[in-house]
Amino acid sequence: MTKGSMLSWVDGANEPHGFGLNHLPYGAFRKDDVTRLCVRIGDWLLDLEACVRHGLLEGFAPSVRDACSQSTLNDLLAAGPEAWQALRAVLTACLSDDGYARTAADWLLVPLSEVELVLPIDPRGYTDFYASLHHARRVGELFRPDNPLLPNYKHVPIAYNGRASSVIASGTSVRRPWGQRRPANQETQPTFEPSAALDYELELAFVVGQGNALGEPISIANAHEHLFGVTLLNDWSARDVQAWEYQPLGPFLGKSFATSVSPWITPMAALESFRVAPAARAQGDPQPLPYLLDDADQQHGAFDIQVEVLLSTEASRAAGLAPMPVSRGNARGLYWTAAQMVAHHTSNGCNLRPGDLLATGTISGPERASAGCLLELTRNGAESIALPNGEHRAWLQDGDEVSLRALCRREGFLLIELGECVGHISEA
Ligand SMILES: O=C(O)/C=C/C(=O)CC(=O)CC(=O)O
Ligand SMILES: [Ca+2]
Ligand SMILES: [Mg+2]
Repeated sequence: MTKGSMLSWVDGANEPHGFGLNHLPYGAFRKDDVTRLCVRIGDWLLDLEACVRHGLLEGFAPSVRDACSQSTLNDLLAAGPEAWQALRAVLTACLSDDGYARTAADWLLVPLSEVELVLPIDPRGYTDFYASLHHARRVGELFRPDNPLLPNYKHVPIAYNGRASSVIASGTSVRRPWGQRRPANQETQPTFEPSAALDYELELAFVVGQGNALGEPISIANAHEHLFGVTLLNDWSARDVQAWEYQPLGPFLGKSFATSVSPWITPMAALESFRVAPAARAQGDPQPLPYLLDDADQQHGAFDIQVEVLLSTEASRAAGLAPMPVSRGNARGLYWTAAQMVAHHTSNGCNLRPGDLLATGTISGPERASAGCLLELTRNGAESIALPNGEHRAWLQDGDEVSLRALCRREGFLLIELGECVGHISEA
């Protein structure tokens, strides 16, 4: 018997598509000019505001019912893990066979095909970590050949403060940014023009639930109480702009023009069966400092999530081709865990707030085929990659569409598919 194989009465919900009763990701949809929160099951949305109106959430505090009637998840995120657990239990019961919502299905369920999905959170902070050692090493070899892996890497979960205002929902097009650049090793004057080295970065982002008060760090043991869910994130990067601007203060305009996220947030509770031990530290690697070390985190602080990048181009779409696979990896190989990111981020007293995004950084594996960005795949544009339809790419061209996908698949457990994160490049 497959664990967690509870069935749902919702039409099509029990097919192995990754959006079954075991998943129930949160999102927000627009229909008839109104934005509402929902959870997804199969190709249907369970409207949370309608659940409140029809009395399905009567057992909850008015503040939780109110949070479910908002147009973003921020209030629900602030409500904390007990409220999330209780809500997930009630929504699961409503949707399971013999669930009492069945009689009210017409009022509660909306077909996915009839709505526009919008960003379900209003992120006020976006931090981007650098948790893949393989990514750090390969980018280091290209940007800093004398010193590829900086000596702090295995002690400090390195990150930069990203830009929250330009976080956009999957499907929103991304305009090629203009920027200042100067070719490497040339003492010429910089120019200001559209980026000629536009790239994607395959990442996961953890969504902060309840925050912490300024001055009060979150211990690594408590970190998971502050994480609500996970989503796919594309940290679009203009590599020419980045290479010229990033020293000494780090990425700025090379990355702040857009960051796409999936419209679906998978609750951490849905991923419990996919927790695994973090990638083993290599012999000789330093032990993290005590504030970054926790037994439970060392045993199952990482997530077995298969991730994939696909590309479609104007030509491939005209030929009727499906998006073409570019690379494939797994988040379980990251050097730093989500709990270590939370503990480190708040270790100086910095406050996290509901809806903040803590992104993993580019997820790259040891082989080049699992590199999560073109910078690595093409060695900074020096070698273009061949696409299955015969086209080549060193960097993204106008009309290209990048799709990030992620699957949790494990013998004996029901599949979970994270919501896709798509972005289409439009001209500068
Ligand atoms: O190594 C560098 O100088 C820059 C690296 C990045 O561009 C990556 C960054 O955004 C963090 C990450 O995605 O891992
Ligand atoms: Ca990044
Ligand atoms: Mg970005």
